[in-house]
Amino acid sequence: MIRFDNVSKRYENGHEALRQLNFSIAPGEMCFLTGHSGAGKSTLLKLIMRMENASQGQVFINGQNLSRMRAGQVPYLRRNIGVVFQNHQLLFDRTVFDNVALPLLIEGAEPNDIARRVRAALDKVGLLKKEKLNPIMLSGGEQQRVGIARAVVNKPPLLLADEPTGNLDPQLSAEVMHLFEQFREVGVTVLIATHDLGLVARMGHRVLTLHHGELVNGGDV
Ligand SMILES: Nc1ncnc2c1ncn2[C@@H]1O[C@H](COP(=O)(O)OP(=O)(O)OP(=O)(O)O)[C@@H](O)[C@H]1O
Repeated sequence: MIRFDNVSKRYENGHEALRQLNFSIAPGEMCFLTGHSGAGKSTLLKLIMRMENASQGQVFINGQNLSRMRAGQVPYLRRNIGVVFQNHQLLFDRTVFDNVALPLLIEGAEPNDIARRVRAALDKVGLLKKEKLNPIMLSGGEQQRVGIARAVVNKPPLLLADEPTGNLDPQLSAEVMHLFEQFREVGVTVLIATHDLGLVARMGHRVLTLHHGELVNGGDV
């Protein structure tokens, strides 16, 4: 599903954020991405979404070489990738339902289809009864679950998360991780960037570790 072939990323200011990464993540695999602050985790996720381009090497997503992808194809790539952020980036002037519906509206889905799929996603994260509320009325853990429902509402085969449990207490973090596990069980590929090494150790999945832009664990040997 994801393959990095000798990928380096140098930003315009000359900073080399990633150095010669080689790894692959199989379809349906769940992996963690760890490393100190500034190690390059967010940069790696940005390359997968083609928010940044590799300076060297090739990134393949679902067999597609991102460096050969035309700009017009990028929105189609992103439809296949659900993204969960630490600060969940919800819109506080809309209901929970409308927040989750957003990717489907952008896709131009039919209203009946939207209602059905939004409710299915909210059901999965246990928030069906809160669809009419404004997210500001929800707890931090519930807001994060709304963010997850929005990320999976169009059933992307790939789910990326950047510090999804950063603001949550250990119990809520475990619940959020359990949700990711459930997506993996139905075949979704999941890559989670996190500082929470305790949580990572408990989950028992493969861990990719970055250190100053180099992959020091979990990559190809
Ligand atoms: N647009 C940019 N231009 C120049 N340098 C950048 C840019 N974005 C990130 N960097 C630098 O690249 C390095 C890696 O940053 P990145 O955000 O990928 O790290 P991270 O592991 O996600 O860190 P954190 O855990 O703190 O979010 C850092 O030194 C950062 O300052």
